[in-house]
Amino acid sequence: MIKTLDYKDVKLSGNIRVPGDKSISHRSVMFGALANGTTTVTGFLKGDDCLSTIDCFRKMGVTIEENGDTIVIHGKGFEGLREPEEILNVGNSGTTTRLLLGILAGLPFHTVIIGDESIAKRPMKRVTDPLRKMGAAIDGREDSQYTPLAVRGGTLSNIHYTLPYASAQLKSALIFAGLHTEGVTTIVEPEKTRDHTEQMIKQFGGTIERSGNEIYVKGSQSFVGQTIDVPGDISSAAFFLVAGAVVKKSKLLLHHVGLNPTRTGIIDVLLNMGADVVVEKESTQGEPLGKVTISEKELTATQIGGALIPRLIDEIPIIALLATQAQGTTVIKDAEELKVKETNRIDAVAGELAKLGANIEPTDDGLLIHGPTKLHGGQVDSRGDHRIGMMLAVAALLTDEVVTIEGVEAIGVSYPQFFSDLESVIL
Ligand SMILES: O=C(O)C1=C[C@@H](OP(=O)(O)O)[C@@H](O)[C@H](O)C1
Ligand SMILES: C=C(OP(=O)(O)O)C(=O)O
Repeated sequence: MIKTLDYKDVKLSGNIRVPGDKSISHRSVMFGALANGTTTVTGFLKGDDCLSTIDCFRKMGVTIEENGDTIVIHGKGFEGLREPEEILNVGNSGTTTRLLLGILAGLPFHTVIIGDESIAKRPMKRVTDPLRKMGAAIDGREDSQYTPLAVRGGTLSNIHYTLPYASAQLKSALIFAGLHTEGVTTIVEPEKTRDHTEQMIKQFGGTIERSGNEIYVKGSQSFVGQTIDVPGDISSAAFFLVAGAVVKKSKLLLHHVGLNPTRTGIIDVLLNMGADVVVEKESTQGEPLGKVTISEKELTATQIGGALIPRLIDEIPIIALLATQAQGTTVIKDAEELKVKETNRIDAVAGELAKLGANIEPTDDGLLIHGPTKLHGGQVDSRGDHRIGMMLAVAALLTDEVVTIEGVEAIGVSYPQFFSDLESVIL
């Protein structure tokens, strides 16, 4: 689907509550299904990816009711899941694929996982290798690197495993697998990644420990159904934070936004670039959340790499656009993982933004962005990637010329109401 954006002399003003966090929504279905009793989730993200997770668990016999953005999951414990008669289709969702693999590895039945064209190109051996070491039987193309993947779960043994990538999906898959074992599984992360799985284990009455970058998961735990309020997704809020920071005379307030410190790298980057951003935390029992206000201001370039990367990995496309409006050269490095997302995001960001006049160079592990540049109109493509699609829509706010975006349907993966929220704050 093609969308033509013809924004002229716009400024942004108003309040937005972005939809629920995608990572937390996926996990709420998973823990709700694995717990005993009823789990009620409010603020659930009804994006395509999380709907794929719901669909997979329904196919394994879990009853899940939907009422707007509230869902109710009737969990019956690990033993309540049964062999699906159909193939499990994860759609476009890497999180569903990898976390599901960890859950299925210890269940005594056979499943086949497929997804879309993008999923079929994303590396899965990083997960299937350690799961096979723990005892799962997994088969798939190129030695279980790619979907379709067939899993025959069974008894798993503990592992002490150092992750070769800073990946919360890989970490979470091994945490789920560790829950199926008898003893303690130790996972070492190279950098701290989002910890929603760990937070949710505790919320559901379980335990998990951490010392430095080592995580200890005790097996044979049982969970009890909960009430979960999903905060707004900071990865979705990021598009408005950047729009508010760069579109002249703008001011936006984002409320009920998740502020888990493993996710707030975008706020650090905005502050480092000199943006006018104010964060007000609210006291909550579950995941941290609050309000973020952003006002337009002149920005300077920054350096982004190392431990900051996992804290903003999904925001790099929109941060690259931000950098096109800042004075100087912004360097993004240590971000090779961008090459294995929904599309190769280093190529996609550099290629599509260049079509709109950005001065941007792809590197082996990131991007160099020289600013500030006045963007112009053009024909661009989301390349089937929701985050590239939304970044290009924000870019269209920065030019009075027409921007035509191909493949906008991809945005439904994480933010189905993106354009109506955007239009609600355009003056
Ligand atoms: O665990 C998660 O929910 C996610 C982890 C990240 O992926 P990696 O684990 O591959 O870095 C992120 O890019 C993805 O959007 C969601
Ligand atoms: C990379 C992403 O998601 P996933 O890995 O779940 O497909 C994303 O949402 O940007």
